[in-house]
Amino acid sequence: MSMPIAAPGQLNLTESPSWGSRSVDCFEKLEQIGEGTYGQVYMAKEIKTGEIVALKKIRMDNEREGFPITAIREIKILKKLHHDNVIKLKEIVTSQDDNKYKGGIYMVFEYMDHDLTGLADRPGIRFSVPQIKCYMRQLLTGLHYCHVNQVLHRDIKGSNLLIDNEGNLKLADFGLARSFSNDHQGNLTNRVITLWYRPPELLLGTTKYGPAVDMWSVGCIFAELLHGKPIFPGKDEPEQLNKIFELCGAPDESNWPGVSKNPWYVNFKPTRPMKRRLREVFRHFDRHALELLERMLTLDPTQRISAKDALDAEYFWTDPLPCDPKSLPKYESSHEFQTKKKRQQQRQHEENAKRQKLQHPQPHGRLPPIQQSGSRPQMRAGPNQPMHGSQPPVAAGPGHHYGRPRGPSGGGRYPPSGTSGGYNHPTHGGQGGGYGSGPYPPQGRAPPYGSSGMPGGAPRGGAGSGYGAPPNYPQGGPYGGSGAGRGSNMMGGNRNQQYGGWQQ
Ligand SMILES: Nc1ncnc2c1ncn2[C@@H]1O[C@H](COP(=O)(O)OP(=O)(O)OP(=O)(O)O)[C@@H](O)[C@H]1O
Repeated sequence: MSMPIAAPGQLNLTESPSWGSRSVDCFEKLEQIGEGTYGQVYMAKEIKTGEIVALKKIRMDNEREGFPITAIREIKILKKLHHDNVIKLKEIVTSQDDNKYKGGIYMVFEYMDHDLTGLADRPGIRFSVPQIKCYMRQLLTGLHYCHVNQVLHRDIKGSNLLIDNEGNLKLADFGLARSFSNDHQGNLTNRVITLWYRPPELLLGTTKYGPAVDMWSVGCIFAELLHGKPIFPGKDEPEQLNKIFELCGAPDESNWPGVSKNPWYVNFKPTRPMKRRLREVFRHFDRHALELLERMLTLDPTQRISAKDALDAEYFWTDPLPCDPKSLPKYESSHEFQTKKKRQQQRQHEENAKRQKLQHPQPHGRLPPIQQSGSRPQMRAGPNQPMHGSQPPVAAGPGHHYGRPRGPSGGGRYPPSGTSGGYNHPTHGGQGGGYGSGPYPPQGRAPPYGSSGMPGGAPRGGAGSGYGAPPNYPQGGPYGGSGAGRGSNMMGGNRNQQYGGWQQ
């Protein structure tokens, strides 16, 4: 497989002279398809050519900080990546009328019909095994290309994997991505990657990491595709680690040499033995799938499989083989934002109907059975359950001014957590999830800059609280007070099901 590397100087050669100089008026906005932490995403039509594109508006709420650093990073990185499995940034356009001082800035992307979350969440969708293999192979190919080009994505999740009606899958949303160098592992922030997809080394506070962090997220997505729902739906970092340890076993010096050097290991070291149960829990998975999953969800990042090796795994070379993307069924466009909106409307409708029924009881006659929202048809291959939209609490970086709070609203979406435990937690031993007052951290995405990413660093901006530091934590310690993150989503998973199954 040829894996072109973008030469540093090559970038401007292909750049059209009009980059950044055209007005957004060259496009007609058709409908909103996404609500990113950094602004809305619209489906739009280029008036001159009729070409359909996606316009991502860069939020410029904060006048003090100027142009968002994450947008600068995303643009810079996307300009050097050119691959079939990486979203193509076509140009930047501006508008004058948004703000009389700064104007609006939009990124113009090739349009993709779906994101994986939105697609998986469609009623009636059921992915076949060759289809899952096909998506996984494209995901790994795109990621391998990023890693070869020394780019870490750092936010791999379903809603950032875009799929078109030709069956192509492309990595998108490089807002948290950054360059790394193999020989110099610098201090990077550990507050990246949406919580449910975040690897144990980041949760244990490391600031020296590499491509293996993305591979953990890929493992979570792979398992989710096969299992039918998210496998680690933690509601805060301690609970997230607990869920990981319950399935993957507790880390120690024998299975993860050097683990005890992780900054927060002492705080989260399990006090009871926890065996690896992955093989047992997912024993119904295909043998080769399970083998690959084992290697992706390896606790020790140095032993975790790379994207390149994963592509060579038996799983992709045994029957049924991955299908040709072009042979995949075409679906009506589905983005997580829209499916979520539809679900909300449906829920609202059901509630209204219920209320009306209570107000006007009908003593006689039997009503037809009410269509419950949970009775949607099966989706996905194998043992999958129907999946419903869900949102992991998010994370990433210290709070930031322009990350508009969003995401799950209010409490009660998660069942009470009684399963966490075994932590050597200063005050909350055995009660994972009991941090702070609110069930969620606020949902603003914060960029991985400033404060050098260290937990003790002063977070910029004010998205704090949510899981404030327990009394015994040193100020600025793990998960204290710097709640943050980016609101986002993933492939479905019914809240009511998420503790079912193997996580007894
Ligand atoms: N090129 C595109 N084509 C079609 N839809 C897109 C495209 N880019 C983004 N979207 C839709 O918009 C959503 C949000 O986009 P994106 O993830 O880039 O924004 P963000 O501000 O970084 O969001 P988040 O905080 O959720 O990660 C995506 O999940 C997807 O559904």
